[in-house]
This record gives sequence, structure tokens and C-alpha cells, in this order.
Amino acid sequence: MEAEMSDQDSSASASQTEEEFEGEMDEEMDEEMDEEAEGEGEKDDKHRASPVPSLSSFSSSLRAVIRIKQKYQAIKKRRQELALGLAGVGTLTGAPARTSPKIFTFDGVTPSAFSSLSSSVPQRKKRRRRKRVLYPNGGGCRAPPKQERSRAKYCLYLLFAIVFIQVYNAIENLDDHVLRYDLEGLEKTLRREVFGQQGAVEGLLSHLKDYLSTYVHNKPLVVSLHGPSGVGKSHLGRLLAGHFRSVVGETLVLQYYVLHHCPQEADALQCARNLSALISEMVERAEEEEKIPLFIFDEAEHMHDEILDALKQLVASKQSNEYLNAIYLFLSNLGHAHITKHMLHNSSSISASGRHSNLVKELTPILRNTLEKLHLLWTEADILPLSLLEKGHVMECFLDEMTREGFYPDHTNIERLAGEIEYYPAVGGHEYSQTGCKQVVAKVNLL
Ligand SMILES: Nc1ncnc2c1ncn2[C@@H]1O[C@H](COP(=O)(O)OP(=O)(O)OP(=O)(O)O)[C@@H](O)[C@H]1O
Repeated sequence: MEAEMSDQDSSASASQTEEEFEGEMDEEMDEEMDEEAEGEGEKDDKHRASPVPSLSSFSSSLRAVIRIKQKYQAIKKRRQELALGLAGVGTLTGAPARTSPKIFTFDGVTPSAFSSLSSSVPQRKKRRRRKRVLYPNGGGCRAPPKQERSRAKYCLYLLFAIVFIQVYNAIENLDDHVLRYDLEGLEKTLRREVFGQQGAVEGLLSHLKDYLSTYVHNKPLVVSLHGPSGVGKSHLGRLLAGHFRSVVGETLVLQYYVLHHCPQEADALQCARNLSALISEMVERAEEEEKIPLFIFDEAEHMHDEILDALKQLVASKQSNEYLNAIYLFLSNLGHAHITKHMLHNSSSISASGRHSNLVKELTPILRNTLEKLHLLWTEADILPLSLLEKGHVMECFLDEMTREGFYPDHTNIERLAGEIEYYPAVGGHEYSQTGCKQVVAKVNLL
């Protein structure tokens, strides 16, 4: 080490080395004492492991203490001797004694000097961590306690997995259920083919979506559409029947026209019985096929009380499941005067976008009040009003009908034909047809 030091920094290096040495010695002492203590500890452990704590264990501890003390004194002595030796070396090399403090700069120090210096400085040993733990009072050396694995935890995980799978499955099944009825397709058809009845169409689709998105029902879906003549009630019923025939089959859809199926009032009771039997048969078949049947009653304003009573019983029946899984749609002009009056009086104050939703909101309680007085069947129904059709809608009806019949859809011709229809006096810029699109088919047929 002496040879490596240059004369220039010999004094600094000497003092530095002295300090390093001291540190080293301390560390050495610590380690030796640690090892000693560990050895004694192990011995002690062995003694402790024996069931009887004896005098021998006490004497061994005492011996260990004495030995440590002796070793400590020997090391201390050695350290003093070495310290004296280093001081002698300093004077021998002619280094000046520490008189005044010197300022150390890095001038003249080469990188190689740094590297040699750093390599000569011993790295601090990392202290080993004991893996074992020494317990006092005869506990001996013990491994840390093992964590017990709880079975309940695994059961809980399993339960979570089962619940997740079931919920996922249920959602999938409900989706399948709604998909089977292709409500998106129905919505597209209704929006394309029914003019000026957005509110009623949206209301109807919303009822169908709500009803068809679940298996378990506590009552059948009963919807009643009301509106003046020619606004599209039968048209809507026909479109709905066509759609359901394509998704649930011909046998699960019934279109009942009372003037056709039961024209004589005298036969009303028999008609009611026949209708009840037919409906029971259809709901049972539907239950077997796990489908929901559709019953449409057009011209409901002409239905005899006997038939209405029979239908009320079927609709309110809570006896068995098959009667709860069914859709009843009533189409009638009952309450049409309220609808016409409301629209003609409120058209000026209602914007086009808000008209449909407001019509449903404001007219539903008025219509319900009127209808419930006529028959209790209407208490079971969700009521949807259809609005009057404007001149623009009538022109759309002409365009549609002429295209269907193979006529060239000439705009001036359409306007002329639409002009022949009777309208209510314009209110708030709206011209409402008195007969809706009722006369459109007849007029196109005359072309
Ligand atoms: N909103 C509408 N959109 C498209 N076409 C319509 C609409 N309303 C009526 N039509 C056309 O007019 C014809 C007659 O309409 P529909 O029979 O549906 O009227 P309604 O409301 O049932 O009248 P009524 O109460 O007199 O039976 C239909 O065949 C249809 O082509």
C-alpha cells in the first residue's frame, strides 16, 4: 500500500487509510462477534431444543460471553498496535505532521488513479440476513408459521364463477328471445310504411320490446290503438300481423274482424265462446312451441259486449302461464273525437318534433277516462292515440299506392289528387285531412 502512494498525497492518504482501517476493524469485530454469537446461539438452540433447560445451557452462554470479551480485547489490542505502526510509517516516509488543514483538489489526479484507489478500497460487505428467527425463552429456532389454506375461499371463488356464468347465460338467452321476434326488422318496416304516426309507432315498439325481452310475465301485453278514420290503424295491424306470421308462424297469429267473424248481434254469445276456445287453443300451442301468439282485433268499436266480456276474462286471467304469454292488440276509432279536437286546438302551440310525444301524454288520460266507461276491458290496456294526417302524409300515401299499382309517380298528379281530399281549416300552418288516407286507394284505382 505504501508503494502505491505518491509522495504528494502521502499524508492525506495516510490519515485516510487510518480511518478506513478503523472502519474495517470495527466491521471485522462486529462480524466476528456476530459469528461467535450465532455459533453460541446455535449451540444454545440445541440446548433449548432439549426438553430440560439445564445448568449446562447457562454455563455455555457464560462461556460464550467470556470468549467474546477476550476476543474483543485481543482485537482492540491489535488495532492499537497497527495504529501505532501506521503513525511510524508516516514519519518514516518524511510526511509532514498534521499542522494546518490542506485543501484537496482533483487537479493532477488521473482517472487511472481513481480506479486504482477505488479498487484498493475494500467494498463494504453486505450484511447477511438471517433466515431463521431466534425466539427467546427456550423457543429454539423455528420456521415461520405456515399460512393455512382455507377451503371456504375456493368455495367462494367457485360460487362467484357459477353466478357469473348464470347471469351471462340469462342475458344471452334474453337477447336470443328478443332476436327471435326481429323487432329491429319490424321497426324498419313500420318507419318505412306508416306515415305521420311516429308517436304511436314508437309507443307500440317500446311496449313490444319491454314485453318480449323477458320470459316471465304476470299479465299479457294489451295495447289499444285509437284514431280517426283513415289514419292507418288497420294498416298498422296488417303490417304487425305480417311480421309476426313470419317470426312465430301462421297458426299463432289471429286477425279478428268482428263485422266479418260475427256480423249478427244475436250470435254474440256463441261468437264469444268460439273466440275464447280459439284463443285457449292458440295459447296452449304457443306455450308448447315456447312462442308468444298475437291476437289483433280490428274494428273493436263494433265488438259486442259478450265478446268484450270474454276477452276481459282471458286478459285478466291469472290461472295459468300460457294466458300470460300473449299479445292482444285492439284497433278502434273509439275516442276519435277527442283526438281530432285536441289536435285542431293545440296544433298552433306545439312544434312538429314535440307533437307526437305530447299527443300521447296529453290524450292518454282523456281517452282512458272515456274508454273505461264503455267497458272494463280497457282498464287492462295500454292506450296509444294515432294523430290526424297532414296533406304531406296524404301525398306520401298517394306516391306509395301509385308506385305499388305501377303508375308513374308524377308529382303534379300526386298534388292534384291530394288536393281533391277534404281538409280541416288550416291551423298553425297545418292542414289535416278529414279522412286520412282512406280515399287514396279508391282514387288511384280510378286512374
Ligand atoms: N299513416 C298511414 N301511413 C300509410 N298509409 C296509410 C296511413 N293511413 C292510412 N293509410 C292508407 O290508407 C288506407 C286506409 O287506412 P286504414 O284502413 O289503415 O285506416 P283506418 O285508420 O283503419 O280507418 P278506419 O277506422 O276507417 O278503418 C290503408 O290501406 C293505407 O294504405
